[in-house]
Amino acid sequence: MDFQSIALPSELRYLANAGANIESFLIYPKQILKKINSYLRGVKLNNMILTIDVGNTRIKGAVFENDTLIEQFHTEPRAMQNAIESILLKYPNASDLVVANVGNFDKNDFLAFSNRIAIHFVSHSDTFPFLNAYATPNTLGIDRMVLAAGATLRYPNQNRLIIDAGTCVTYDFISQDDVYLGGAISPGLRLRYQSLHNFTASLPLLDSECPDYFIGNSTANSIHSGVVNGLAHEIDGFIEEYQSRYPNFIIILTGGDAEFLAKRLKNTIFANSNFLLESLNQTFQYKIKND
Ligand SMILES: Nc1ncnc2c1ncn2[C@@H]1O[C@H](COP(=O)(O)OP(=O)(O)O)[C@@H](O)[C@H]1O
Ligand SMILES: CC(C)(COP(=O)(O)O)[C@@H](O)C(=O)NCCC(=O)O
Ligand SMILES: [K+]
Repeated sequence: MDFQSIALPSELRYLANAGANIESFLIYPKQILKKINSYLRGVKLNNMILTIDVGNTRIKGAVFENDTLIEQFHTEPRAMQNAIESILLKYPNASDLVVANVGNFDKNDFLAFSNRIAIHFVSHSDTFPFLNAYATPNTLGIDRMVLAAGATLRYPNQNRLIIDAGTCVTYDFISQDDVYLGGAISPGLRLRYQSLHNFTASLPLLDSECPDYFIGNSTANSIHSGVVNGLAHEIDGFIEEYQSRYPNFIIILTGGDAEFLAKRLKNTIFANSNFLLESLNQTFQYKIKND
């Protein structure tokens, strides 16, 4: 049998063009099977992908049809299984569930769905599109790796800074030659409010509020100014510091507090709260094409 005589998907046609025949199967069986396997997995990707980001505060999820986000949700940890259950009922064709977990979740809570959908936990040993220069790569947060992968794939050939304002604020820098350099971790907005309350005798726990003043003239206003203006100054200062080292880079601002903070920053930065979920989808597609 000759490859020329059967209908080949375009991805495999190069084998036929290269004159591949049954002998090549015998000589290069592993390479060819790997190619077929990756093609079939690529076909499967046309189905729906469910992505889940387990942060330290909230669980966020989204359904993608190829590159298009068609539905998103968030849930408290204790309601997670119900949320997945209803998404699977709504999208029974979803083929893969991709999880990035930096929270306290047990894998078994996801594996309970493994008879309905293929489950993938993003891990340090996955294939990522950047070179990791972090001195402790095995302790680098999976969420930061996924953000870095998404930024590398979406914004090629440029320096990128990702600021994720979640439970913690993380700063991640990937150079234009696709080397992940690291960044910084600081307390997030809510964590700052909570710390002031938890570690003092008399400061109240306040809900976040955007101050239109700098000088706080009451306890509450002093806290709002310290937390919100303080975090905005931190972010502005970090951006300036990166600017003094790298002339050009793009900034991606994401996380639960991204929109709240964007209007307080000196630079005009558009918040994309879905960047981690979008990056999870892209990272998964990248992994299955490159494994
Ligand atoms: N319903 C909510 N519950 C908790 N935090 C919320 C909520 N809505 C917005 N936030 C803000 O989102 C931040 C957490 O962001 P998120 O990206 O979800 O964190 P993580 O990824 O670490 O779980 C908190 O600092 C808080 O100010
Ligand atoms: C820094 C983080 C706690 C941020 O978590 P998040 O705010 O997204 O819930 C997480 O990325 C993490 O656990 N990192 C491990 C340490 C490191 O990245 O070096
Ligand atoms: K974060």
